[in-house]
Amino acid sequence: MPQCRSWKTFLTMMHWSMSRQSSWVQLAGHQGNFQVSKGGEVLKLYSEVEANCLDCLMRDPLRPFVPQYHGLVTRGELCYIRLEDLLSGLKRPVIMDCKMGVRTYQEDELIKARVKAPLRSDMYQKMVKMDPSAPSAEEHAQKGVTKWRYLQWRDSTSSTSTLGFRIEGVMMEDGSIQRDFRKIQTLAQVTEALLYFTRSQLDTLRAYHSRLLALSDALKNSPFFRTHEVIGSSLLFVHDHSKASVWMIDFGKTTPLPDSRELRHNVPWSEGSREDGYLIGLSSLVTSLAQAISVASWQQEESCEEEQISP
Ligand SMILES: O=P(O)(O)O[C@H]1[C@H](O)[C@@H](OP(=O)(O)O)[C@H](OP(=O)(O)O)[C@@H](OP(=O)(O)O)[C@H]1O
Ligand SMILES: Nc1ncnc2c1ncn2[C@@H]1O[C@H](COP(=O)(O)OP(=O)(O)O)[C@@H](O)[C@H]1O
Repeated sequence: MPQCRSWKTFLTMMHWSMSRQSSWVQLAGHQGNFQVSKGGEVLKLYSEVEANCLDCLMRDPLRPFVPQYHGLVTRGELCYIRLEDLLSGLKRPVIMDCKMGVRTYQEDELIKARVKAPLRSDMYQKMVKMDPSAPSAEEHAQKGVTKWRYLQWRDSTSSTSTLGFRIEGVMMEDGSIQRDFRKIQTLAQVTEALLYFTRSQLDTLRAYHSRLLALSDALKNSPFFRTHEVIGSSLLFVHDHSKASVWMIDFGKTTPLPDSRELRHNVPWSEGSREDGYLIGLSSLVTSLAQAISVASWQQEESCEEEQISP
């Protein structure tokens, strides 16, 4: 194993593509330094947790839903995970990152917060920027919050706690990136966002819907899914004018359960249960896509009728 530095500190993705000479697009996660080169792959800074997951996933029924994993590579002093570039070959791709699950913090984070977690001034600042009234008087005085407090607050002010997922960001075909979906809380708002993201194109909405149903079947048959707590992982929605697909990405906080324990993934979390609510999020997304399909069909019929009426 090549020597690797901490992925949390240096998370970096280097991206290169022969077909697209565009710059790297990273919708969510840790911003780092990127490098464009040849190959049609994404290099993500090594994490042992993530590499172990990808290793298992390449031998699991979930393999068709995960970017192909090509092992490790060293660049200078750093070690990287080699992943299939999910945007390769797409023309003016449209992308959406949905972070899955009813919580985005690991149980350890809560335990640390109770004992003596360091106060994070950066997280306090992010909190104040989004809502100056969110920190308590004590948090304002110390100008810091624990990581658990921040993550839990983000979960409760977005659709994570209630719908089991949240939209982290969207990139449209003109390359514009929007991250203002983070405060969305209701299914109706998600449906509206899906219609915007797909420009109400029925083919795209239907392709996403059937891909998610196929994913749901694969998850039922997946030994990996049964035996892992999936935290902070995303579904990456990607489409262009001709195709649409959804992929599972980011396994940096996905951990195996001890002692042959298994999770249900479709029940609310209680402390110690390690349940992640991944399937609650998937089911919300499927419902919302079905609603978006109904609205888009109705919109299409309306515009046909208008065309017939107008002289
Ligand atoms: O998205 P915002 O609100 O900016 O908050 C981020 C995300 O929750 C990151 O999770 P993810 O990697 O799942 O996107 C998390 O990284 P971790 O993976 O380290 O928990 C960051 O923690 P820090 O890296 O400690 O800042 C936290 O600051
Ligand atoms: N295999 C991939 N192909 C194309 N884009 C990717 C791929 N993996 C990640 N990305 C992009 O990078 C972003 C962050 O990825 P992620 O793995 O969640 O990073 P982090 O661990 O920092 O949260 C995603 O939202 C997506 O835009």
